[in-house]
Amino acid sequence: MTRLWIRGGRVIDPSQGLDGPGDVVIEAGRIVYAGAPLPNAEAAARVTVPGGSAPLNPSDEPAPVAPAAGGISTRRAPGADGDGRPARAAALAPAGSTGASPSVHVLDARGLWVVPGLIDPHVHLRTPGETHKETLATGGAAAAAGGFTAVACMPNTRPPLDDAIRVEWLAMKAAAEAPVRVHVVAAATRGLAGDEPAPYGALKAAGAVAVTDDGRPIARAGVMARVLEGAAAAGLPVLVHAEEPELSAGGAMHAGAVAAAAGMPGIPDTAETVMVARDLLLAERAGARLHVLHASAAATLDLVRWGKARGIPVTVEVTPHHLLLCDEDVAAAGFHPHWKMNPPLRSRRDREALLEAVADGTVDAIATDHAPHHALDKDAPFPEAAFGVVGLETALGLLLTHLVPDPLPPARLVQLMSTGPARVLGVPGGTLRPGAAADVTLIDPGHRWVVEPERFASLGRNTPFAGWNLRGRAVCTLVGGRAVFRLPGCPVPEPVAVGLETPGTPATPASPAGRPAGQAGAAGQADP
Ligand SMILES: NC(=O)N[C@@H](CC(=O)O)C(=O)O
Ligand SMILES: [Zn+2]
Repeated sequence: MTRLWIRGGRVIDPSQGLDGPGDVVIEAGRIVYAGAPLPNAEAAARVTVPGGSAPLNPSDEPAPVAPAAGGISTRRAPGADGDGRPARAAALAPAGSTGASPSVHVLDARGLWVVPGLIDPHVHLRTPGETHKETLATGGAAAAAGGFTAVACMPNTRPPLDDAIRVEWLAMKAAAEAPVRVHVVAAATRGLAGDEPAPYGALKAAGAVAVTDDGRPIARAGVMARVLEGAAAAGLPVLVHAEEPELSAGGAMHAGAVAAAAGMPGIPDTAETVMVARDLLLAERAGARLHVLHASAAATLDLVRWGKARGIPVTVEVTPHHLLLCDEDVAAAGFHPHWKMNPPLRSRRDREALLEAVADGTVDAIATDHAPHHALDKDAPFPEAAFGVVGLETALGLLLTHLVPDPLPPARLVQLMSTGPARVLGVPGGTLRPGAAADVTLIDPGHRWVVEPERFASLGRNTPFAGWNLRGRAVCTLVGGRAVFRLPGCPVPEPVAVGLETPGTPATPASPAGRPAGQAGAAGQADP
């Protein structure tokens, strides 16, 4: 039995109201302890899960890890690769020692935040059908590098994920190829055509966690009513891409003063808000769980507030780009297609309203809407270029730099990027509670770096944030206790085995500089 003792960090877990100096202990892929600092290795070895350790649920087992890419540190425990099977990332705490006496490996987290793994409820992994834009391995690696331990992927693939076989296939393929957990969101209507509800019972049985036609609106109210009723009966949330297609037709950016001055075709905020109003009322009648994707307009947040006050089970997400940019930035960038996405960057006033809603608790989750495109799809005049920007590798750094601590205290950010998304999707995670899978992100809030798209793990380079100077970044991402990302050159030390001392004697923690040479290989060699 080997335990990993993450020692001396700032433990922030909104699910338990934790925020302060503390330690986290992991064993066999699960959290054993998260709380006040432990005095020594003996304590870390002995601390137990209240009520006994829950048996490991196979569905909670970490996905196998793809080969190292773009700085992902893929490691093997000593002896773990002796059987000739393909390499998997070994647990940070090597599984080698199987003897009865416990061993404790220490990871020095001084100066770092230790938080439940980040969860992105809205990404496009382009699989199947557009793997020149992203694959499960590259999108998963981008997620891990951004501090995400789980993502929810959208069904606007080719073909779309509108039947059980495709959902099951993608879930299995993602478990084999992506280094993070991938929750599959299925289509709300057959072929994403907006006419015929998809078979929700079968989709849920195949593993879908929600349904959506994201990328396209469900234009007809009668169809939307049936979608909400069917999804409610199956116990699946409906994620809505709110866009009234006649109002948005032909538009390329927010219909406001900037678009008018430039002669750009506009997408009015009402294209979003009238559909949010419609869907709130339809969801109330159907008793369905409604989640509003990528909210961009001020009135959308007012409508969601109204819905929540009325008791409608509605949640809402916003993206980092809508929080940090507005239509004036599109003009300042010379109408570069990297500033084009759907819904569009709206007015300064809308942006301020989103920030207010994030700070006051109206917003439930932050989602990147990671939408990778090939350069060719963006290599066009603004009105013709594809909609979408990537976000997995920049979200955390952007928000830490620009929104923390004001208006977002660190715990609120973690709530919005981890605990909140888990609740929105109804999936495990977002917590460091003992017994939960050990999905943990270590964040260096002071790490300074520059956004360099050419170094992304994602195949997508379409970001408006290239060249931005940021402060704060994920330095290590653990999925089920296994390191799936470690920032190259970051000061997170290798976990080091410490001897268990006699009670009362302080154990010697690992330190970046003072790691005993003989234990440098404790976590195995990096894969070639
Ligand atoms: N957001 C976008 O601009 N594009 C998304 C679709 C979507 O999320 O609506 C895409 O799939 O490219
Ligand atoms: Zn969308």
